Amino acid sequence: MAGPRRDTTRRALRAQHSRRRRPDGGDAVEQHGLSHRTTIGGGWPETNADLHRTERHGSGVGGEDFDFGPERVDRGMTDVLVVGAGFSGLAAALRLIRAGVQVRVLEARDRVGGRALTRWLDDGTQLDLGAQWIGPGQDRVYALVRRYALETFPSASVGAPAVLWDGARRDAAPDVASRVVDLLDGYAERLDPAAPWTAPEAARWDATTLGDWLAGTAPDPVTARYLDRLLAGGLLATSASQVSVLQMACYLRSGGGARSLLGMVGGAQQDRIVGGPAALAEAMAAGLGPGVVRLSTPVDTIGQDDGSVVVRAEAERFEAAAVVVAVPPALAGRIRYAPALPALRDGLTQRMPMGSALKTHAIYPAPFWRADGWSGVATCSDGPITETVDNGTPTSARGVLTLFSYGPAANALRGMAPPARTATLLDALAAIAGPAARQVEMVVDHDWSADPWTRGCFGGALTPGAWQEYGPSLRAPVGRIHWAGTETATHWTGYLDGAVEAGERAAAEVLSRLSVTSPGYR
Ligand SMILES: Cc1cc2nc3c(=O)[nH]c(=O)nc-3n(C[C@H](O)[C@H](O)[C@H](O)COP(=O)(O)OP(=O)(O)OC[C@H]3O[C@@H](n4cnc5c(N)ncnc54)[C@H](O)[C@@H]3O)c2cc1C
Repeated sequence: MAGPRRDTTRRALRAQHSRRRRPDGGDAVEQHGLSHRTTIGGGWPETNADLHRTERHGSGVGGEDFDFGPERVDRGMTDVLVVGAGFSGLAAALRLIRAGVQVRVLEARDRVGGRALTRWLDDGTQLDLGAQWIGPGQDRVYALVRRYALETFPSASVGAPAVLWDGARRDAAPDVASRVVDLLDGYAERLDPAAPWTAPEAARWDATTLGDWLAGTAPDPVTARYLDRLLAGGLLATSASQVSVLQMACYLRSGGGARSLLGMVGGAQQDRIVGGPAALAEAMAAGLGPGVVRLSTPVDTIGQDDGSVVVRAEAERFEAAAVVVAVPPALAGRIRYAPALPALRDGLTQRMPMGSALKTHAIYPAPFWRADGWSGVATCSDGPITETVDNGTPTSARGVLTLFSYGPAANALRGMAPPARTATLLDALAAIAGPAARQVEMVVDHDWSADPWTRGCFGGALTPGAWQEYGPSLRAPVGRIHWAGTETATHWTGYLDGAVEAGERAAAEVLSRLSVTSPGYR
């Protein structure tokens, strides 16, 4: 099975890349008026600061006060506005347009895809700087891949994984670590993913940090530290002191349990998309039709009255019957609302910070580690790197090791000048992969925490105690404002699939609203 599948993938990759190539050495996709530069011509930047220069950032929230007066929505114009052209906003818009609704998507960046961002090296090596994997159970994303005739390829997996446990390299973590994780999975199974605060133990679990729970449950400090980094780090990009047991259990529940979430083959890291998730986002945007997505339109104010919503983006003004806000709660809280949001909804946006991860690609002329029988997959109980993966693609001879750093480790790296950061990461990598790890060709990252339209990654997680008090406000519409974004999903929250679920759910809410206010609505 693997051989033919990889051949097909290779052909598809070649086709994609030749379609993208432009005579000026850069590569672009032109679709329905969307022009999104997807490759940097003339060599690669070494630092995220250089990479950032390829993106246009909007000017941030703010703008003049406004009144939205007595106007009513013009039925010949937009019916529904969507804020954000990430997977969630695009999925909402697709669903609404299929139902015959006039939609306009307002996107702050000069590209679609949000936390999905793909770049290519000069030889066509695909680097997914944001989201990259999909896996079994993520049926919505696989369906979109099929719908837009894209293809997937299996994540590189040649050889055996490694664990750096308290400084020593071994084949696997001790069995006891799995038993501790099984306990958490057991908690997760007792939760209703749509209302986790209703579980009998919810108050206790929400009042206990995962860090305290691990300290009292894991048999030794190394196991506690390892699981802190693997679970709070690898899944939520934070540390166990920052999230509750309930938040962790919710996340496990939504992704089908720890094995599903952490696994490669058979798990959430199984497959990648040819062209990256960014190619899928571009296809979805093209599927909306011309003129639907307005790029470089950062929404700063949303007002509503009994008849309509009025959305302002810098000097522009848009009016509709409803708005879907498809941005992470932490960013939704930076938009101004008139009238102001209810206290609990605003409180939620203050209690769902984005995680902090650094995803660094170390590029080599060849995947030297495969000859040693190492798969490139490692997890570490200590140090600046928590996880590594082989991120090579079937069509590229280059070797790519992708390094993940989370929470405090990511923040410490972020505070270093790029050369010191690279040296620190490569020293840590050499402890796993040997001295050849230092012979890197280039290092590429993108600091999502410094990116004004994301402000952290992988996503938002509620602080301890917040599920109990603020959880019910996560999805509840506020008048004509409906909330999407992966953080509001009940399944695969934090993932592309969750983003699609959330967008479709918000669209369904809006359709139900429109059929109530306009009975003859298609
Ligand atoms: C490094 C990294 C690795 C990841 N790995 C994976 C993975 O392997 N698999 C997986 O499934 N998921 C992964 N994720 C998570 C995945 O990317 C997200 O769950 C998903 O992309 C979220 O989609 P969304 O539409 O909800 O939000 P976003 O993608 O954040 O989209 C929100 C959009 O709203 C725009 N916006 C924000 N504020 C405004 C405003 N005021 N006005 C107008 N527009 C605005 C933003 O520019 C953005 O385009 C990863 C994320 C990161 C960052």
